[in-house]
Amino acid sequence: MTPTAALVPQQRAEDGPPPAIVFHHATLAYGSATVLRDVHGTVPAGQATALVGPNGAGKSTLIKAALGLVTVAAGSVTVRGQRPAAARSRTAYVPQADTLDPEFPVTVGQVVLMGRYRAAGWLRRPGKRDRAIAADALDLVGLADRARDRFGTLSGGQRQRVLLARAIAQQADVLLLDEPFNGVDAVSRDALLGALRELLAGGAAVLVSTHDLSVAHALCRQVCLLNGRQYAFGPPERTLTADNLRCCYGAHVLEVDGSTFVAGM
Ligand SMILES: Nc1ncnc2c1ncn2[C@@H]1O[C@H](COP(=O)(O)OP(=O)(O)OP(=O)(O)O)[C@@H](O)[C@H]1O
Repeated sequence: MTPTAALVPQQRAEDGPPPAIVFHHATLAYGSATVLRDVHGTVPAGQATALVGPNGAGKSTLIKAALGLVTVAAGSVTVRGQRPAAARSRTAYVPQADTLDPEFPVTVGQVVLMGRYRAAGWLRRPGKRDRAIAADALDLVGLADRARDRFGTLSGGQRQRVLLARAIAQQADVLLLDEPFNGVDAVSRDALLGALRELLAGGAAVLVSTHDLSVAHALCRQVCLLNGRQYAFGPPERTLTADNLRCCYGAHVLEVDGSTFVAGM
């Protein structure tokens, strides 16, 4: 066995395309403080994986690990077979919309065009092709008609769609989304789901944190259930069981008419 093969879970030919992200018994820390232990699983190309867990569980930390922004204290994290920091040109990150100042004087179109800066080169003005790619991305999230509006005049859900469009404009093949469905209205939720499904059909790998179990069921082939450590990693029907959720969330799990809900989420 080669040293590299020893680092990653082995893939069988019938498992489909090689994984975009591999967490191999990864333990993550901020300085000397370990916050997440022993995450083990893969995010394949063309599939979405949900990160589910209570507040402070380590969902954002795992996303940051895939960006190479957190110390991997044990095990490994690889993106497209590389260290995450080396794979950043293949990776697009979608933060929560409320992390951006809505008062910042920038139009919707300008925000999406920022997704082209890395490809165009930071010192070059984006060209016609960059503008066309950004326009297509905005169209994919259903906001083509808002390009000239100021970003801050949009609703929270619309701003979240704009940030997804910015990531789409990067043409990355790995998308990392931090709670994009939080506080989002039904129209924007459907628009986000629709755009993500198109990206998945095009072969993108998606890692998305969410408190909304229905999103995990609707979009994701896999769920990583976590709270300081991994509780389960696999298909939603096997991971989001009442027993697993009760273990992971403690007492906050309700069962109503055969459906499982996490109270307060
Ligand atoms: N920069 C940091 N330095 C030290 N500890 C941190 C840092 N960022 C997060 N933590 C800690 O790491 C743990 C996991 O936090 P993280 O933000 O990853 O959780 P989360 O599941 O995304 O939570 P939420 O759902 O509330 O966003 C928490 O205990 C948090 O306090």
